[in-house]
Amino acid sequence: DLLSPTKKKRLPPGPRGLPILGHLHLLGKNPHQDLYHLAQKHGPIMGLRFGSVPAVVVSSPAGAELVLKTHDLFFANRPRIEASKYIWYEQKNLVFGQYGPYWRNMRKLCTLELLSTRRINQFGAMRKVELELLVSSLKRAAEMREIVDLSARVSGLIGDMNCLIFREEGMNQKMKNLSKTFDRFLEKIIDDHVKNKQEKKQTKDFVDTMMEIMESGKAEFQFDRRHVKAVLLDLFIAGMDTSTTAIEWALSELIRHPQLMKKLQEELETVVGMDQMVEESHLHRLEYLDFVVKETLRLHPVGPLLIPHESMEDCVIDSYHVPKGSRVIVNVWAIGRDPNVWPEPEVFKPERFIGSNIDLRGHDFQLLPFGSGRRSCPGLQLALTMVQLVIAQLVHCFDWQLPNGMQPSDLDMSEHFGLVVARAKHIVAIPSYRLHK
Ligand code: HEM
Repeated sequence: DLLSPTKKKRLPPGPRGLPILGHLHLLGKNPHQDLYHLAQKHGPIMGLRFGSVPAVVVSSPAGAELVLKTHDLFFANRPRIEASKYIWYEQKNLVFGQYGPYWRNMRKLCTLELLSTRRINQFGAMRKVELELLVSSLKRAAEMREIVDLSARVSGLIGDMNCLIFREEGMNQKMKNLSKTFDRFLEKIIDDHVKNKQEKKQTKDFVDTMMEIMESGKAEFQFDRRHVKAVLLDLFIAGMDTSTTAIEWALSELIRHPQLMKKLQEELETVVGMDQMVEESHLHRLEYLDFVVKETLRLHPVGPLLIPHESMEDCVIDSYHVPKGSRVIVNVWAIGRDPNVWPEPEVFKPERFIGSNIDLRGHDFQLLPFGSGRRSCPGLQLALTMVQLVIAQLVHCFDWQLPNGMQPSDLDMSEHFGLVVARAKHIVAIPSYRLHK
């Protein structure tokens, strides 16, 4: 028994660390890539130290299964984050919430009340209107042969779709930066909802639902404005850059591979036809689109290291001792490139999913863009709906040509590591309209 006090506990292997820094100095601008290279040398379950905090980095499907399924309960905590005390209302939120009854209740509430299929469908009509606006604007650009900043257009679109969910027009990017501004802004949203309560609205938005639960006492746990704000902030931030980034990566891969773009357009021609735009009801019949999204998230997982987990107990994984309070990092970027699971891992090939039942919902540990288990992404369904719909629409309605005689293979695919791993450079391209009307 490796945990018995008589025997020395065997920690996961890793590189030699420095006295105070531990291994922090080994991580540069792209930590997911640095950790991938380190794991190639030290193995798929690797021990590191970030300052004084022990960390374990998992880089194989089998390792991910141990952490996110077999011992899920031990690893379901999040590290305490100093800054979040101020920004995230003392971690009263979901994303960085400490594992326990409060987080469990809040997550259940979000899953059932805010992110359920019924709710997602309720907002279908609003997504449609927003997409129609974008398509008309791109159609005008196409007539003028204008060069379009596709990245900015997609980000604007997802922002607008999210704003509609919160029913707030005045939201802009800058607000994300300042917690004070954000607080005032969230207070204002709540005030507006309280003021407008009398109004009979057709669709209740997220805030209405949260306020209703708050007032009804249905939540069975302490629930006041701070909790409403923490969760709104979460869903807003979690839903914004993630979906935008996934769409951007998919479009870049399609532009870089014109023959795959053509294949997707052919599928859309068959299923949707050239006389109309894509509807959400078409999505389940678009099989190649599904492959394209999976392949995109295999090579470009938006959160390549998931969100850090923390071990709540001493634990043994694969015969290594992982002490309580360790930071646990699952490198899904590395797992998506594991040549033992994915032949020719660097090649973008949606066809690899033909006849395969590998899915991205957290049951198959070789493909984990949304994580798996207790802490996995509760917004998966909403995210996939938006991502599939926007990609399908932009590819169905337009051909995309790179400007200034640039060849598809010249498209820069560098990554920028931040809250999400996005493209370092915006995609700019010239649209031409394809539909018959
Ligand atoms: C393509 C889009 C998206 C991707 C790839 C994505 C991916 C992820 C990942 C990898 C995690 C962390 C899993 C872990 O730590 O084990 C996560 C957590 C989370 N996501 Fe998403 N997400 C996306 C969109 C969304 C959307 C649209 C929402 C909601 C509006 C959302 C809400 C959340 C929340 C609340 C958490 C924290 C869950 C918890 O800690 O219990 N995500 N997501």
